[in-house]
Amino acid sequence: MAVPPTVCRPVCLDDFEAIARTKLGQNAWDYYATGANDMQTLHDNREAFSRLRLRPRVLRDVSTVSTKTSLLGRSIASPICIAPSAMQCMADSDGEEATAKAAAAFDTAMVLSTYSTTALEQVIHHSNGHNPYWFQLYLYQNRPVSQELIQRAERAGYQALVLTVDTPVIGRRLADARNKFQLPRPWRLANFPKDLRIVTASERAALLANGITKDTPLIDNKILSNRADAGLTWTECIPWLRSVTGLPIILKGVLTREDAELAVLHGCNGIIVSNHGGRQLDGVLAAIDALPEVVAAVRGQIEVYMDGGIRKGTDVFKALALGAKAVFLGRPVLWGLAYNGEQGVKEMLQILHDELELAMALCGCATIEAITPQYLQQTPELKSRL
Ligand SMILES: Cc1cc2nc3c(=O)[nH]c(=O)nc-3n(C[C@H](O)[C@H](O)[C@H](O)COP(=O)(O)O)c2cc1C
Ligand SMILES: CC(C)CC(=O)C(=O)O
Repeated sequence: MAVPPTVCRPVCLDDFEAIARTKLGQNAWDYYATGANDMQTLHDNREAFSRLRLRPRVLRDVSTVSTKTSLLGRSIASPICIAPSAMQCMADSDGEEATAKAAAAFDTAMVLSTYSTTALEQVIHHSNGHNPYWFQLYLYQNRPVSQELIQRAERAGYQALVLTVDTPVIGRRLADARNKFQLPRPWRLANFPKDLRIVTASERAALLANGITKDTPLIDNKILSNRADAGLTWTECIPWLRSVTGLPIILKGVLTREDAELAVLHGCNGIIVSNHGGRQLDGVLAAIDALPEVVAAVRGQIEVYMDGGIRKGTDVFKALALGAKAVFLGRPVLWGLAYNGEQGVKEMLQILHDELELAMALCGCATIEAITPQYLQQTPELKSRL
C-alpha cells in the first residue's frame, strides 16, 4: 500500500489512498477510512475479490472494447459509478461539487448522500444534461422532514431515490468514538436548514431532554439514531415512499435472498448489494460474496448493483461476471478528492476505467454484455453461491 515518497502521480487506486493518508487530518481520515468494530468486513470486502479467479478466453476480437452500459434505461459510458458518501468537503473544499463534475465528465452516475456538505440543488447543477444523479435517503421519524427532502430532490432533477436500509442505527466505529468525531466548521450538513442537530423547537426540547447539547459530537449514535427512523418496515416504509414520490426506489444494503425477494415483491426498482463498506454490522459477509444469491433471487426482474471493496479493474469485471449491472465506489472517490479535488476524482475514475478495459480485453470480452459467470473459475465455494 505504501507509495514511495518520490511517487506523486498515482497509477492505481491504492496509490490514491496512500496519498490521501498524507493529506487528511486524523479526524477525517479515520471517519473515511475505517469500518465498524474489528473491521473484519472492511477487510473481507477486498479479500473476497482476490479469492475469485478469472478464466479468460483467447482469439476473440478485442481491437475495440466498449464499457458502455445503462442504469434504469439511461445510458452511461461505464459501469463504474459513484456511491453516496457523506461529508465530502472534508476531503476537498469543493467536495460533492467536484465529485459531481467528475461524474459528468465521465458520463457516469453519482449518488448524493443525504449528509452531503453541499446542498443537493447545487450538486446536480453540474450534470452534463444526461448522466444520472440519484439521491440517497435516510428516513426520519419526522416524516415531513423526509418528505421535504424527497420533494426537493425530485424538483432538482434527481432521477431515483436510493433508500439505505442497513443503517437503522449507526454502526460502532471505534476510531470515531475515540476521536469524538465532529464535522469541522465551516462545513455543515447542507441539506438541512441549520445542522441535523436541531430542526424544530420540539425536537430541540426532546434532544435536550435526552442529554444532547449543541456540543454533542455529530456522529454520536444518540443524535443520528434519534433522528433516523429505526422503526422502518417493508409494509410501512415502501408504501409510504410510493405515496410521496413517483421516482424509482433503489434499496441499498441488501445482502440476502430473502430481502431481495421482498424488494421485488414490494415493487422496488433496484438493489445495491452492500454492507456499507464494512461500516455497519461487522462480521457480515463480503459484498461480492452476497451478490450471487441476490442476483439469483431477483431472477432478472430488477437491476442489481454492488459496492464494497472495488479497487481494481478486475474487481469490476468480477462483479459484472457475477451479475451486477454496475458497481459503485465509496472511499476511492474520497481519496481522489483528497489528492486533487475534481481532477483527482477524474484521474481515479480514468485509471479504474482503463483497468476495466484492460481486464475485458485480456479476458476476451469486447462489450459489457459479453461478461458472464463463465469468465470466473468455478471453485466449489463459488458454485455453492451461484
Ligand atoms: C466516509 C463514508 C461515508 C459514507 N456515507 C454514506 C451515506 O451517507 N449514505 C450511504 O448510504 N452510504 C454511505 N457510505 C457507504 C458507501 O455508500 C458505500 O456503501 C461504501 O463506501 C462502499 O465501499 P467502498 O468504500 O469499499 O467502496 C459511506 C461510506 C464512507 C466510506
Ligand atoms: C452520517 C453517517 C450516517 C453517514 C454514513 O452513512 C456513514 O458514515 O457511513
